[in-house]
Amino acid sequence: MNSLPVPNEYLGFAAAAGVASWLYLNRRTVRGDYAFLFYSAAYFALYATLRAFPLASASPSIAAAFIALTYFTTLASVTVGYRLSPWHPLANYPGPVLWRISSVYLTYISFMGRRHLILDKLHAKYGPFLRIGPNTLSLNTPAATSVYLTMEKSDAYRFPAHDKVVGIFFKQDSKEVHRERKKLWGGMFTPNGLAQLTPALEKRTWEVMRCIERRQKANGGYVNLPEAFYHWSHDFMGDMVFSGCNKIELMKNGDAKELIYTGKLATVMQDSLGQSPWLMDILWQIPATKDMHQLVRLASQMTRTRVQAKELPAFRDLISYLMEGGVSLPDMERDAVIGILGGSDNTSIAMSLCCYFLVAEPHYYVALRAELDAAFPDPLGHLAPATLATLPLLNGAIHEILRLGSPYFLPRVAGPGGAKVDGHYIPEGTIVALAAYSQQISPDNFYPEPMNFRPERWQPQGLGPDTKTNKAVLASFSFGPHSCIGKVLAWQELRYCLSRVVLAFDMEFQPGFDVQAFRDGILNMRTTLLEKDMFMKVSRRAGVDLDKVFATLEAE
Ligand code: HEM
Repeated sequence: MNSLPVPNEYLGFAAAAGVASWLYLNRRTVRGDYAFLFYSAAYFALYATLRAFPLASASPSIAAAFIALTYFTTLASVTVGYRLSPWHPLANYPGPVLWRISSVYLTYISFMGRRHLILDKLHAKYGPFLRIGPNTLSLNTPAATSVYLTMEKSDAYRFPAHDKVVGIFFKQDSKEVHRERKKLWGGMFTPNGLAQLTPALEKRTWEVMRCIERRQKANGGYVNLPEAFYHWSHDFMGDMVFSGCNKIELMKNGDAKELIYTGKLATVMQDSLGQSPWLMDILWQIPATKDMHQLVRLASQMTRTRVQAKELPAFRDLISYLMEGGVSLPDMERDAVIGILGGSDNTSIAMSLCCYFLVAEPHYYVALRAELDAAFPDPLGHLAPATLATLPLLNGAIHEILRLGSPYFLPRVAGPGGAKVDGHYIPEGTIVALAAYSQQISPDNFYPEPMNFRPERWQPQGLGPDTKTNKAVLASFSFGPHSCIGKVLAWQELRYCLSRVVLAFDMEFQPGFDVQAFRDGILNMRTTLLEKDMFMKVSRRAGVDLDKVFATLEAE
């Protein structure tokens, strides 16, 4: 006798449909928003049918709920069973059970900002090849850097609108499209292109020094340094993209439109929900996430103004390279967002972390200033990029910041025929990522004191005879066809800005600043989020007359 409110044959049919759906969906990519609409429509159709042809044993709503529950329970059970079964292609790779069942767990961990620390612990427990999703591996071995040379980006990089607009950073349907776009961007990073950007970088750097002093004065003697550097890098990237049409003036006007927040939010969403792209598809449609579009709207406006401008730009900006390449307006708008966001976030955080580590271990600050003084006797004089590039402590400090401050998780997908890493077969369609943080703090690669800021390790004599500095695993700018195109500019910005600041200012933390708590509060979701502020007191170094420089700026 059936004690359920719905006849067995209905439930049997629902269970069979669940199994059939699994057969169809397994290893297929479906758009989450479409699936959501499909299932909603199917549910209402079922309900309507049950209203038209009611069952004697249950109301239409109870019967529809039972049938849907049976369908979804079957689909979920078969999916979980398969993912944990020895027949799954990744069955031989170890990893915690929850992570293997659903990508939602990795999404959740990513969203919490300490994914790199958690993965590091899991690698210590399970070994270098770790299954962290139904179809995802984290690889903690130097050989895994090779996946970036051969594999394409995973679906985590699809722009959630699923439109035909091409943006350099996002996953494209063809490699050719990406290559062409990158070639256009490349013009900006040739020696001539970079030389054209240098005056704007220098101007923005003087401005950030003035901004730091002003904000400090207005704020009772202390300034939140990371905020000033966020504003510096956004203003400069606005120049780089739009030249004279740039309206981003965060150092001057503050950030009332919350460009930093919304830009970071968009990156966090992409980094965490990207691990479950179907979920991203659904959430992208929810009005609450429209906050993330703030920067997109502003960049679109400025792109249009810039494209329509009658006068030639003061220097060759990104839009001029894209216009010359015949790029469409929607594509330019998307690239503009990538330029501002991609070019400002990492650079500004690297600047903040440079100051943090140098002030936390002030003997490095003193040594760096001595190195700079020897190279540039006038602390306010011209800083030749070629000379900056040769200074060992300056470059060692930046290398250390990149090593300790870029724990990125950059997923790629194994192409046809799969791949081999360290003799391990990675089946086609598997998502893989280098455990960049683990590699960058591993004593096998960086020794001694791998967790500490030690710029000397990048110099030829290192930290003594046992020094290990495995430069090949530093993944801060990634590798291969999708590696950072702005690497040379980023280095130039960091060398220049750090040198200016150290040559002109003495710095100290606000009393009570907890050095360790600040470090413990550094989160990463591709963008870095700081749980704690970093208020500093900045004083002009004796004999440094910045007023003259600032007066010139004012006059311009
Ligand atoms: C310290 C500073 C920087 C760091 C650590 C950094 C890091 C990275 C990384 C890791 C990637 C690869 C992302 C991935 O595969 O998911 C990337 C891509 C990219 N970066 Fe940077 N970046 C920095 C500065 C810049 C600057 C100044 C620009 C200037 C415009 C820039 C523009 C880009 C672009 C356009 C891409 C996409 C390249 C492509 O898809 O082929 N980055 N960056």
